[in-house]
Amino acid sequence: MENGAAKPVIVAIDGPSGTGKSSTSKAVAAQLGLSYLDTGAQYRAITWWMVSNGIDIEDPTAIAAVAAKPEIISGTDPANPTISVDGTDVAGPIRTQEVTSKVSAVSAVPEVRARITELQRTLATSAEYGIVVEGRDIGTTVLPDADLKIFLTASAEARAARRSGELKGADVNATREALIKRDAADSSRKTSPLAKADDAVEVDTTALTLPQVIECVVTLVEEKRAAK
Ligand SMILES: Nc1ncnc2c1ncn2[C@@H]1O[C@H](COP(=O)(O)OP(=O)(O)OP(=O)(O)O)[C@@H](O)[C@H]1O
Ligand SMILES: Nc1ccn([C@@H]2O[C@H](COP(=O)(O)O)[C@@H](O)[C@H]2O)c(=O)n1
Repeated sequence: MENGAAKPVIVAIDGPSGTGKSSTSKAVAAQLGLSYLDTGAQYRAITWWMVSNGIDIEDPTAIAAVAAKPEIISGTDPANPTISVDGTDVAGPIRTQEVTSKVSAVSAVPEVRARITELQRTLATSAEYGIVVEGRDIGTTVLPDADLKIFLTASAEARAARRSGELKGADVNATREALIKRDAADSSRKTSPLAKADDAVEVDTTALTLPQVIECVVTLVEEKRAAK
C-alpha cells in the first residue's frame, strides 16, 4: 500500500465481460492505496433482489416501480470488497447463473441506472485517497471527469477461455456465446450503454498476462498522479 500525500485520483476502468476489469482494478487499487468499486456487483445485487422478490424481469415498468426499494451497500476496500442488500451479504448469490443471465435486462432500465449511478458517484467523491471504479459506463456517464479512463478489451476466445477456466471446465463455446450475448445487450441499450469514452486509453489484454495488465495500469495511474 502506498498513498503518501498524493491528491485523490479517480480511475475509471470499463470494458466488456471477462476482459479483466475486476482483477486488474482490485490489484491496482490495493497496490496504490486506493478504494475500489465493482459496479457490476451493484447491478447484480439489485437483480438478485428483483428475482428474490418475484419481480418480472421482462417488465421494465415493474422493475422501475421498485428500483428505489432495496438498500445496496458496497464496501470499497480492495482487500475485502463487500456487497449487501438490505443488510444481507449477497457476494455469493449475485454470481449465480440465474443472476448473470438476467442482469442485462435489469441494468437496462433507466430508473435502475439512475439509482445505482447516484450510489457510485457518492462513493467515488468520498474516497479519501481516490478510487478505481470498474464497469461499463464509468468513463462515459458515471465519472466523465475521471483523472484516468481505461478501456480493457480482449478477444472473445481469450475471454471465454479465462471464464471457463474460472468456472472449472465449463464449455468454452457456450461461455463464449453467453459473453457475446451479454455484451451485445449491454452495448445496445438506450441508457448509458457499454462504450469506450473518447479520451479513454484502450488496452488490449488478449496477449497480456494479468500481472502485465496490472503493471501497465499502475504506470498510467502514477503518471497521472505525478501530473496532478
Ligand atoms: N490478462 C489476463 N490473462 C489471463 N487471465 C486473466 C487476465 N485478466 C483476467 N484474467 C482472468 O479472467 C477471468 C475474468 O477476469 P475478471 O473477472 O477480472 O474480468 P471482468 O472484466 O471483471 O469480467 P466481468 O465484467 O464479467 O465481471 C478471471 O478468472 C481472471 O483471473
Ligand atoms: N457500470 C456497469 C457495470 C455493470 N453493468 C451491468 O452489470 C452486469 C454485470 O457486470 P459484471 O461486471 O459483474 O459482469 C453487466 O453485464 C451489465 O449489464 C452495467 O450496466 N454498468
